[in-house]
Amino acid sequence: MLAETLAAIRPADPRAIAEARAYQDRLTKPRGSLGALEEIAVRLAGAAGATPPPMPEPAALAIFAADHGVHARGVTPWPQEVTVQMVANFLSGGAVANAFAAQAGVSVTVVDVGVAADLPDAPNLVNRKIAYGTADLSEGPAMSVDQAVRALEAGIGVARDLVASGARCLVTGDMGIANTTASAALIAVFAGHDPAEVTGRGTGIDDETFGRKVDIVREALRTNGLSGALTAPSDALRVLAAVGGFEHAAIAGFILGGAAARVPVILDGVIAGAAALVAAALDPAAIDHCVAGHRSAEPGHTAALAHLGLRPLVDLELRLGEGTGGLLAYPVVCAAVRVMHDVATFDSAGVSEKTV
Ligand SMILES: Cc1cc2ncn([C@H]3O[C@H](COP(=O)(O)O)[C@@H](O)[C@H]3O)c2cc1C
Ligand SMILES: O=C(O)c1cccnc1
Repeated sequence: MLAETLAAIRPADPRAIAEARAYQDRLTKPRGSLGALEEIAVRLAGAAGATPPPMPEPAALAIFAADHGVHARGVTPWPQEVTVQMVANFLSGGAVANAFAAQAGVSVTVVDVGVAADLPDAPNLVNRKIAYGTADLSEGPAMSVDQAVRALEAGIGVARDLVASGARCLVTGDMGIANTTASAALIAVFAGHDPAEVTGRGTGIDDETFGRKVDIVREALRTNGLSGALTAPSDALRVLAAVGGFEHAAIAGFILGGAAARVPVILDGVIAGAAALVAAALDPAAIDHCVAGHRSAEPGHTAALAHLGLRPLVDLELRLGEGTGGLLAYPVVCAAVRVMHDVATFDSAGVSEKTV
């Protein structure tokens, strides 16, 4: 399923991009006056291979939830059971992601890919549990390569199912106490940074915990033999398995699944950024189908976006995850595309063009 998905991914269509750029310039507005929105619409035209690109409606948020063995090292002030408790909160509609999804008219699906507890059946909860949390990445691989592939395929499957039920835009979400540690490790390796540059304070940690977190990320890279440069795409799976989380793997798969279906994927924060680096290492063309919803306060996110060449739409110092930054960006993405559907051209509206 992974190989089949990778084979189906097409890079952005240069002809559609050129047509979309030319069309933007014929609309009744000064050239370039919609700033970054013009680039978003052009980007989605390239991804869809059509000008104008289809309206990205309706949208579906998938929140991938999992636990992390590295939690035992004291990298976060929160107890591990907050992951399962927040899953219950998403399902009953009480989290920030639910509020933002309701505001934006986006559906919410929660996917258990590795929560360290059993969850009762519920509508909107998809059980794709790979294991009861990862192993501690500072002691050895967080998961086996086989588990990494299964988690990737869980994400691909969720993307496929959401598209089959009508979604025309996917938004990434995550829940997993301690997952900013795994994110920092993935970003350090894939974007080639020192752990101190890309490790952040996650949910909010003091200086002592922060120092320990950086040391643990460093230890994880050393223990897993990831301090050298990456060479082959096959390294991507090994790195993912060594220092990733099940939600990172599943989000990477979700991105690949969206890209294969030519449905745009709005990325959330640092966890999505780390997962997008995995997807890019497997197939760089997958990123042509992504939009960076926002820039999180985590330093690693800025590094990941720079490496991916993505410009974030919203920058409001959010550091929550769950999909919240992606959800805030969704109406902006819709507005950017709607311009190409609704706005008149100088010709059709009889508006004079500039004279000098
Ligand atoms: C109540 C609560 C709700 C959250 N929603 C998302 N996160 C976010 O914070 C966690 C990562 O931060 P760290 O690596 O510092 O543990 C993840 O679960 C992420 O989704 C939350 C965290 C908490 C505590
Ligand atoms: O950037 C994020 O998505 C983020 C930051 C801190 C904690 N959880 C998520």
